[in-house]
Amino acid sequence: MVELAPTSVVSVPPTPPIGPQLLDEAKSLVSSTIDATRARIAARTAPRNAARTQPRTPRRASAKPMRIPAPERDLGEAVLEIEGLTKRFGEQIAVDDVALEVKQGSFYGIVGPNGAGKTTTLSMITGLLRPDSGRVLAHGVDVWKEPARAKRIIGVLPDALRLFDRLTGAQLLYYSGALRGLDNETVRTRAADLATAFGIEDAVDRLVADYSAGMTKKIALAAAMIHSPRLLVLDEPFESVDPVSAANLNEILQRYVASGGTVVLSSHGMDFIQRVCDHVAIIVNGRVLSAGTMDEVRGSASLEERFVELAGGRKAAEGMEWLHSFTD
Ligand SMILES: Nc1ncnc2c1ncn2[C@@H]1O[C@H](COP(=O)(O)OP(=O)(O)OP(=O)(O)O)[C@@H](O)[C@H]1O
Repeated sequence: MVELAPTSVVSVPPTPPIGPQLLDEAKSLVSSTIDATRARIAARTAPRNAARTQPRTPRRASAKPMRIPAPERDLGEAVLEIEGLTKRFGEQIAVDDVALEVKQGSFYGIVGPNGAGKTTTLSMITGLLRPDSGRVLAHGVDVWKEPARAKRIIGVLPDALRLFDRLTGAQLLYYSGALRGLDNETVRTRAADLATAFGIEDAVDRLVADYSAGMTKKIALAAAMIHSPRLLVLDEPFESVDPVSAANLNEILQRYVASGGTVVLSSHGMDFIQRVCDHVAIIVNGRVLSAGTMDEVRGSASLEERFVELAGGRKAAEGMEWLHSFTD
């Protein structure tokens, strides 16, 4: 876990950028946002509820992750260029000269063992943690030289979910949209769309502090997407999310990349990454040991086998006989 630097996105920084005036404005407008959200949800769910009284027709299995194969898509120019990225914490080199290139339309997975440097890398890519050296360009914009421009391009789901959790879900979405300069009507429309897409429409007027871990992840993802960024950088987006919601989220992300967006995400779910991502990088001890298309990286093995091989193999569970002695 890294210590995240202040940000003006959705994390709670040491000096929160939210001012009393903006908060008051958000609160005064949020009731109309919620009303509008409810009205849209009611309008959408009415036909669906009516349909539930009809005999069910077979539908596509929603829990099966889908992937639109990369070669069938038009992968564009490099939208994320990382050069020589390095970060030390005292003697510890967390990220060691990492270089990666991510092309537009990619669904790019970053995997690595615990402590490999994934979160540190993603935090430096998104302007949350200042690198010791190296450069990050997002759509040609230097993230550390032009942070305001870069943050319009990037949507971020940070690992440490430090949200304004004393806001309701609707308030948080409103705040995230307003912070990105969206007008009221656009925020209302998008908040309603996102709440429906993530299946949290019934929770938008509850405090985020009262959400479950999975719901918190969903509202944070919605907040990361509300300004329709060109690039989404998501640290473990599927963690704590139930399988059906994960399949829905995957579908949202697959459609997003199919229409020209780019996703970079980290995860420990090898099987899931292999099925949903078209590109992958394996990071071990802060270094990229393999990167490329999924097929290039895994070769004839599974991604998990390749990962275990590069990460140093499994440790034999020896010397733990005491655990089987049941001392009570
Ligand atoms: N703020 C910090 N201070 C000191 N060391 C840190 C800090 N943040 C991260 N580290 C160290 O940097 C290394 C990389 O950590 P990082 O959180 O990036 O790994 P990770 O790959 O995301 O791990 P995980 O899969 O467990 O989330 C680890 O050794 C970690 O202990």
